[in-house]
Amino acid sequence: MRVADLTEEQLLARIVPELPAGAATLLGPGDDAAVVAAADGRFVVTTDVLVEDRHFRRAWSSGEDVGRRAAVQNLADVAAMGAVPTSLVVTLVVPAELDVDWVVGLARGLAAECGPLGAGVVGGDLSGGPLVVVGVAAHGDLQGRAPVLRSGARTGDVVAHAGVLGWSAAGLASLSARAAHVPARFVEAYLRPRSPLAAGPDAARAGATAMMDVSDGLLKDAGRLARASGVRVDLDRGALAPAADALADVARGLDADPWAWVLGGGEDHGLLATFPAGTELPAPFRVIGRVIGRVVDGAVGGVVGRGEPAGDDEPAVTLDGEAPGVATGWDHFAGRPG
Ligand SMILES: Nc1ncnc2c1ncn2[C@@H]1O[C@H](COP(=O)(O)OP(=O)(O)O)[C@@H](O)[C@H]1O
Ligand SMILES: Cc1ncc(C[n+]2csc(CCOP(=O)(O)OP(=O)(O)O)c2C)c(N)n1
Ligand SMILES: [Mg+2]
Ligand SMILES: [Mg+2]
Ligand SMILES: [Mg+2]
Repeated sequence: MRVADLTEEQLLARIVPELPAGAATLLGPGDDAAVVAAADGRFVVTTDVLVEDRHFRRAWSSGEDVGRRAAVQNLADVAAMGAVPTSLVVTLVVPAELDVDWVVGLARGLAAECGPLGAGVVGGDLSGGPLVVVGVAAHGDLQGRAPVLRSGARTGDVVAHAGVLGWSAAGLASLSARAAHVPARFVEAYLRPRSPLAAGPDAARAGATAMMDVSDGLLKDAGRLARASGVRVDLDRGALAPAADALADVARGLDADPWAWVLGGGEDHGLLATFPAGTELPAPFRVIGRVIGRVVDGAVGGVVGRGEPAGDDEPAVTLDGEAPGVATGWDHFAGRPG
């Protein structure tokens, strides 16, 4: 069996049982970050990698762009736990012929994102290899709060999102199609995603019950949150329509469906969170749906308490009560050549 025969989740299910738990581990693999005990509290740690031609192309992205992206995708995972980033370490693999200025640009990109937050880039590793690979590990301070896990959503909660949806996918599609006249903000959103990082700790303070960043697509990631919480999520097409409308012109020019970008795009690194109904949401969160209980006789049942998890063949996420049918989101292995 090859990895291409599995989904990311299926591959992880083979890896994770082999790994040691560690005496200080409070939360291991499965969430946006792990939670580790320290003598005077606990911190979060997470890692994400960028691989040339998988996550970026050097023809499109400068070293600074890649540095910013490497920082932001990790900072978003820290924020999604409700934590504040403290330090990052960076593993860099570069081909021997790469311009030194590209590498310096990457360092400047990391600094540009981390510096203003007071997070240090405190070390790393260097190696040569056939492609540029940038691996970052980020640590975050929970400031004495409990981490906001993917698994805390409860029936009756509202589902909210902070950030943009589909912009990165629109930018990537535009670059891929060499489209002319694309609004710069979409291409920039792909090259240098902007995550509403401060909204993570704000959400934690406001009582968010679950949270994650959207890296692989709204439907896929909402499905992960729903399954982790043992509930279903129903998204509101009307609440998402402005996001699709914002992409309509670009989509028309590329003969694409803006809804596929909004629901399946990923890499915008917005924050998806659930809050008890009636919570005053911190900016810039907006309600995009609700957490529902099990489906009873085809109707959506508003069961009080913890909803019943979706079965493997049932949608954990619906759109206006119906199976979305489109936009499966990103998986590095299943259904992807090479
Ligand atoms: N090689 C690995 N070994 C152990 N845990 C892993 C590995 N790859 C991913 N994980 C864990 O699996 C979960 C899902 O990973 P991923 O989809 O990359 O998360 P995210 O989208 O938050 O970056 C995370 O909790 C992550 O820590
Ligand atoms: C050249 C190029 N092709 C395709 C994509 C699209 N893409 C690559 S990875 C990915 C999903 C997010 O990356 P991942 O490594 O899964 O991040 P994580 O979920 O671990 O945070 C997407 C949408 C891209 N960014 N660049
Ligand atoms: Mg990851
Ligand atoms: Mg991530
Ligand atoms: Mg992913």
